[in-house]
Amino acid sequence: MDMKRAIETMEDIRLLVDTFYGKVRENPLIGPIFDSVIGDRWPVHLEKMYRFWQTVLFGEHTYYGAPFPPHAQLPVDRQHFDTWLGLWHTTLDQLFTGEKAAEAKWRGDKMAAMFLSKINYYRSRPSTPLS
Ligand code: HEM
Repeated sequence: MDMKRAIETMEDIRLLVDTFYGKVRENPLIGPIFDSVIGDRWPVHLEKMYRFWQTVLFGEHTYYGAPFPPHAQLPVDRQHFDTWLGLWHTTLDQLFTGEKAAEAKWRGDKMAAMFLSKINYYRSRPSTPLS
């Protein structure tokens, strides 16, 4: 039986986020980077990410933050973002179908490209203040 369904409820968002970060933490390339920054604050990070994706996918504005700054100084480059995106797409394909699932992939792609270009920009100009 096909268990895939549309992303419709907060329960779906929590399943998506929990499954994704489960894969992230097991990944040898990016797992240790997340763990070294987040340490024992995983429950807080996951709660924040539920609100982030609720805001993006459902237009319910429960996330009030600045997504980029925590990434500015991370030791990451294209291969880390490619790994992140691979796990994001795999998780979505494993669990969900439909328009919101497609939108989640598209938003992940766009945010990863934007983060990578900002990281590279600041690396090339180390004295430029963050904005
Ligand atoms: C290799 C790629 C990535 C790494 C290693 C990474 C790592 C992290 C870490 C360690 C934090 C937590 C910072 C903290 O709480 O102290 C964080 C927060 C966050 N990440 Fe990422 N991330 C990556 C890619 C992405 C992408 C592509 C997105 C967008 C879809 C994203 C969205 C966010 C958001 C929204 C937060 C919360 C920011 C806030 O504090 O308000 N991340 N990330």
